[in-house]
Amino acid sequence: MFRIGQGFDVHQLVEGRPCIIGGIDIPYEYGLLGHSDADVLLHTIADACLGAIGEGDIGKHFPDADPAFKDADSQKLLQEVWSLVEEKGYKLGNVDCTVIAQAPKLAPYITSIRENIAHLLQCDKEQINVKATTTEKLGFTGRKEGIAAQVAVLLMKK
Ligand SMILES: Nc1ccn([C@@H]2O[C@H](COP(=O)(O)O)[C@@H](O)[C@H]2O)c(=O)n1
Ligand SMILES: C[C@@]1(CO)OP(=O)(O)OP(=O)(O)OC[C@H]1O
Repeated sequence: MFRIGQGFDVHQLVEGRPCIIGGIDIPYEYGLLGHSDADVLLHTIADACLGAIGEGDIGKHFPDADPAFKDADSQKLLQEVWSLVEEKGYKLGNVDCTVIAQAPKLAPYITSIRENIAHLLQCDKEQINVKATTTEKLGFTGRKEGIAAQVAVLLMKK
């Protein structure tokens, strides 16, 4: 049996925060704001996985009012979500990600991000695809006020 999931998340860009995307600390003058480390891409992958197994969303599992998740490493959160997927008897088909950012330029980091996601989901990197796009300077992403991500995931019964 196949299960499909999709995710969408946004985090604001501010001064004085790291810009962590897909678990990789990207050099940039602004960083992502959140209760956790605000890794917009890993949050979106987690949401897509939770959607695929009918387990709600990341906020249900890791509430943003819980001090336990202050500055949390989203890599650990995604690994917990992935354990839940496996406990429910599913394995990964593929994950397709789009990061929507006017800046920073992500192309130099895409391979590292892809490999890191494959490590976190314990799969081959061929099962992971990561894309980046600007919005041609339009909207909040185009004004560099924030970064968004969209993810689709396909799971299969083991
Ligand atoms: N933050 C970004 C955004 C885009 N890229 C790369 O540039 C290509 C062209 O982007 P457009 O928005 O003009 O279509 C895109 O396909 C990515 O390869 C990037 O590296 N980082
Ligand atoms: C993982 C959490 C934990 O606070 O991270 P946040 O940085 O608050 O990010 P958001 O994507 O707004 O919601 C998910 C939260 O559950």
